Amino acid sequence: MLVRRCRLTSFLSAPWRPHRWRAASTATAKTAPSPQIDIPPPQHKLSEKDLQRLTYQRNIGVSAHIDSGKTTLTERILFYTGRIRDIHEVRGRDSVGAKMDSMDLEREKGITIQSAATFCDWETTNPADGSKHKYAVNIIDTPGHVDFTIEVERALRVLDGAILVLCAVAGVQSQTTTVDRQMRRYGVPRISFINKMDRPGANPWRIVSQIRSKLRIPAAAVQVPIGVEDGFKGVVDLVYWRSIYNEGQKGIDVVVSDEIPESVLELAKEKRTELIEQLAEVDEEIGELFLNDQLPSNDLIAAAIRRSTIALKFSPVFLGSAIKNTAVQPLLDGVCAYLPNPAELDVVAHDTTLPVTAPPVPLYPAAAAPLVGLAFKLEEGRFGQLTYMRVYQGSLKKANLIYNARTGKKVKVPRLVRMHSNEMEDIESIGPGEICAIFGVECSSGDTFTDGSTSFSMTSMFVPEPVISLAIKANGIETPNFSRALNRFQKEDPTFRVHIDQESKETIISGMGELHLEIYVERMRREYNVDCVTGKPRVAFRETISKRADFVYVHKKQTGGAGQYAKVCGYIEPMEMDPETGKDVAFDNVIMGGTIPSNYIPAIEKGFFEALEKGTLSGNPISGVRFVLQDGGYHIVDSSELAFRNATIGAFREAFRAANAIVLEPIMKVEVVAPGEFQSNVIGGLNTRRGTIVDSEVRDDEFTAIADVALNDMFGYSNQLRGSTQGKGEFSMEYKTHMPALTHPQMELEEAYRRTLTAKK
Ligand SMILES: Nc1nc2c(ncn2[C@@H]2O[C@H](COP(=O)(O)OP(=O)(O)OP(=O)(O)O)[C@@H](O)[C@H]2O)c(=O)[nH]1
Repeated sequence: MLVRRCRLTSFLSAPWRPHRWRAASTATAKTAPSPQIDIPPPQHKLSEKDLQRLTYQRNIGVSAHIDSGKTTLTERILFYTGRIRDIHEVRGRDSVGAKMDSMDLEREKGITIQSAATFCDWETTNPADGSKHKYAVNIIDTPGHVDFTIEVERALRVLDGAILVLCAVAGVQSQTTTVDRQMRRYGVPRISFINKMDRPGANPWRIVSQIRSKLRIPAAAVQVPIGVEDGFKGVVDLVYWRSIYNEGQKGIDVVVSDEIPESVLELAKEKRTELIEQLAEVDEEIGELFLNDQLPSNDLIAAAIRRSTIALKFSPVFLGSAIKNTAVQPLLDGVCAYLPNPAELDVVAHDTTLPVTAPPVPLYPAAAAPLVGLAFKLEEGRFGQLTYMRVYQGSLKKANLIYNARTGKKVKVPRLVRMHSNEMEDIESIGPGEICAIFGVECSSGDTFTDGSTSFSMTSMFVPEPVISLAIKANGIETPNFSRALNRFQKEDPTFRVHIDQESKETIISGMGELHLEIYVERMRREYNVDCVTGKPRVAFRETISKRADFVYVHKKQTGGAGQYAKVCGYIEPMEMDPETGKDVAFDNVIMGGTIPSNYIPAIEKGFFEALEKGTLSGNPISGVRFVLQDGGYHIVDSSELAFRNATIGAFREAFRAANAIVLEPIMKVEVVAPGEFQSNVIGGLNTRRGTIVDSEVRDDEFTAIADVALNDMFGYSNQLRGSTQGKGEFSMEYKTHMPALTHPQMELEEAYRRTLTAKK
């Protein structure tokens, strides 16, 4: 047997090709072609030096359903790339915990709460010619639990590629489809990694077909496992037709052999043919060879995988076991070989000096171009606010002056660092295509920074609405730390909201789930020394309208002194959510001819947004409404901003009733996994909670049921599931949509709201 000991391969070293610009008006800068937009020719060509650097640069995310092994995998990646000296397990016996789970809470609970960024270098050897290349890889490990979905959202917004981790037994799970949707939203090419190949019942072929059928993306394995379950010891590389094993302590030595073990030879041949067939469907070059009955060369196969992965038409599937230190290095080679470098992505910004309808401006990752960077995450650190930034164009240097495109404010960059989980490394400057963090710069998540020579702005990310809320107060006397903590969390996490209920005067926190809020309450105790008492979690109901209603409203008050006069005319109508921004309320002013002086328009807009805060049916916030202001009237003496604001609130409330207002409730996608013998108990339990079963799957001795259930009907479900499955069932749920509440619950809510109003009087 011919054995070479080496670090593995880059199959292709990513040559930069001229762009075929794909324009997008928003955050999905890298997605579908839009032929009608005419993008101006490049103004900043990339220099040889830019190309050289970018070719060997990767920015990737690791995302998956909860507990698939993202953190365990990232720990191996850091170890093999020499970034950390030893491997520590998530909830490991050495009680150190994985590098990327740096918060105490993460280590205790064994879950990732915040995404963590790090970087490493990876040297690959091209199997075609033996040449070696060193790649710089920025990695963001994201949480799997749906309650922390914003962390995934913002990471994917700024990453160029991703590893989608799947469990070799559980396969595509509910959060896998959520992550898949997020990857599509931001046009992120992905390679799939089927982890936990050592588990009993591991079946990669079932998972590959689930990727095709459930995630609806053409996919094929680029490897075949050598040995199964406990005997899993390596993979056959189907592209370069060789076997790859891990040996030595913690799998540090990669052993490559030209010999394919007899036991998997037939399977490997079959799967290589399947890989070529799948590629023929999505890649013209392979398709043509396939039609002519010609076999593509190894290099052609590798090039086709790269092309179609970057074009979002294909996902190559890798196999391995992170915990058993098997086949992680070939995955890293796959990242370098098949995921794009920053120069291969089409990223655009808007020039804010031009009308919104103007075509977007392409950005170039040229070091000499004017700076454009996006602040995608804020964190309060020991040294003040830490802002994570992706530099898309130009360079960012310490002590530089940068401009916030939203506020127009100029700030100096006092300190520039590269993050390695919770540690940081000071740097003097950072080039385009890189991820870094800056200290002491006041901004909000999603702000664009420039060097002041352009007015470019990048669109921000999708922020889902909270589904659950609870009242919170300090246990004992409230110290300033109470609001300090809430302010900080709110600033860092756009899915965490805080408001004061005007009637009860209680502080209400809202978020994506019970765990989400629980973690913040716990962090208040640990990080701010504020012990809190919380009320019962409440579902975040909403109100909306179901038809258009016109309004003509006059607000008139004459009580001695100056009076109040304002007239507003227009209509409100139902509005669908914009899938890119998540916005579903809008204020449109279409007044012609100055029937209302323009200085009163902001007060009208303010009145509309104020009216949205509390619906008249149940006191919940209103969504899904467009307010169109068509006409109105004013009085030279008696009109004021206050009068117009009050007129708008009055007009809106009147129109709201006429527009068939209804209450909406959050519907969750619930996934239950339990041993097969409990199937009928589980289905029965979901039925009693008015759940609609949308999918179910039975495999070996386990089954999965997926159901849509109103969140309001899910309280206490974990106890019920435990009871009905002898503690062997598990469930996860994520927000799916808001739907009109059934008549009975709606009447109950309205009645309860009426009672609170009467009690107040
Ligand atoms: N059998 C087996 N277990 C694994 C493997 N990789 C990870 N695990 C285990 O799976 C559990 C979850 O691993 P994590 O790395 O925390 O998973 P995660 O996806 O980062 O979890 P969240 O961030 O909380 O979603 C841990 O108990 C790991 O030890 C693997 O390859 N095989």
